[in-house]
Amino acid sequence: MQNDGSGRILVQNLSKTFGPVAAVQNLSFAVEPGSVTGFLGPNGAGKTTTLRMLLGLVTPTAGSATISGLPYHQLGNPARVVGAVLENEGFHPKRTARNHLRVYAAAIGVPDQRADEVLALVGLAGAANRKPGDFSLGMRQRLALATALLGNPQVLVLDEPANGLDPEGILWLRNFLRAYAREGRTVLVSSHLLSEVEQTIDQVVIISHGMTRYYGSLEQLRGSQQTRVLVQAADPNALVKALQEAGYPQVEPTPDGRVAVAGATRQQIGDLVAQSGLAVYGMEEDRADLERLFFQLTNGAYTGAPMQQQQQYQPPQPPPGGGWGPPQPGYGPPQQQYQAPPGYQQPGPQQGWGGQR
Ligand SMILES: Nc1ncnc2c1ncn2[C@@H]1O[C@H](COP(=O)(O)OP(=O)(O)OP(=O)(O)O)[C@@H](O)[C@H]1O
Repeated sequence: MQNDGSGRILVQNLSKTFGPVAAVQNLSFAVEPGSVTGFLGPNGAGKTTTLRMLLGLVTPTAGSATISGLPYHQLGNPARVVGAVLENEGFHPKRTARNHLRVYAAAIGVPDQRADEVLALVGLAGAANRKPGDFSLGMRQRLALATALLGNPQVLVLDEPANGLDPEGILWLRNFLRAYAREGRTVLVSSHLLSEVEQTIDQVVIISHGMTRYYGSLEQLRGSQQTRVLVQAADPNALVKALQEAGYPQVEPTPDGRVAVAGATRQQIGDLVAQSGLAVYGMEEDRADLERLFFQLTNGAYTGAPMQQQQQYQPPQPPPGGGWGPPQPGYGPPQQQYQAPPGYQQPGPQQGWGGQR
């Protein structure tokens, strides 16, 4: 096998069990060069384990993860191909930022001056002689990123990079990653908060319980949202009946006493109401936001949504047979949204999925 130079990340049927815990279950996705891909899932979904397998730090139980066609350990000088920032990176407390970077530069065979270049790239030029022990969390994140950039890698893999960054830092990171991808490089960023990376990413892989829930473009996910009309009626039951009889099957009462109608415009509902002589006090469009879709896709395991939203929204039940696949039809993206990368066969539940944790 040879490094194909593509910078493409390919994860195929990847699984990892730790004793009784199925941390990652038959995961498959591809990350293409020139794009920023978000790797999203609630805490404990298996993101870090997947990234650690990609980076050769954990041995898969089954399946493979490759970069430019090769497993990490066969990349030759991997730091020149892939730069990574994983959670809880430690720094030598007594070394300055510049010296920390010089040690790493020497280890991967790049000249000393690269240390100052990457410090400038991440906005830490002014802190070159300070020790990371005195840095804020955000500055340590930047220094970790600078370390990952030393080898001028074609691929960047970042685990929860926005943790500890203030809004200005998040904006800076967003611009940095987008510019990096625009140069034709590959960027994979994990997060448990969709809102944190929503404006940074083009593609998204959403996982829950170690399994893929959605894999595709964020644009498609956004476009698949179905707008509902919430109607406040004097007699909600009569309105539900009238709408169903008129051929609108996606009608349901909401917990706050209104009627939610999908697949009909306000005008259509207004005309029907006028014809059937029902009293209606108001109508409002309710566009499902990405956070809610994310919550739905992760089967309610998502912990980042505001409590109020979690209480109001009832996620659908996992599909029969273990929860594989794209979301249920209805208030979410369509079934065909899930696209397997070329060269991988979509598994079925009969192929022995591990149990849910
Ligand atoms: N070395 C390990 N030994 C045993 N269990 C592990 C180990 N590493 C991870 N796990 C378990 O595997 C599951 C997935 O963990 P992982 O850290 O990959 O999730 P995550 O999506 O990255 O979550 P977080 O954002 O909270 O780190 C969890 O149940 C975790 O407890």
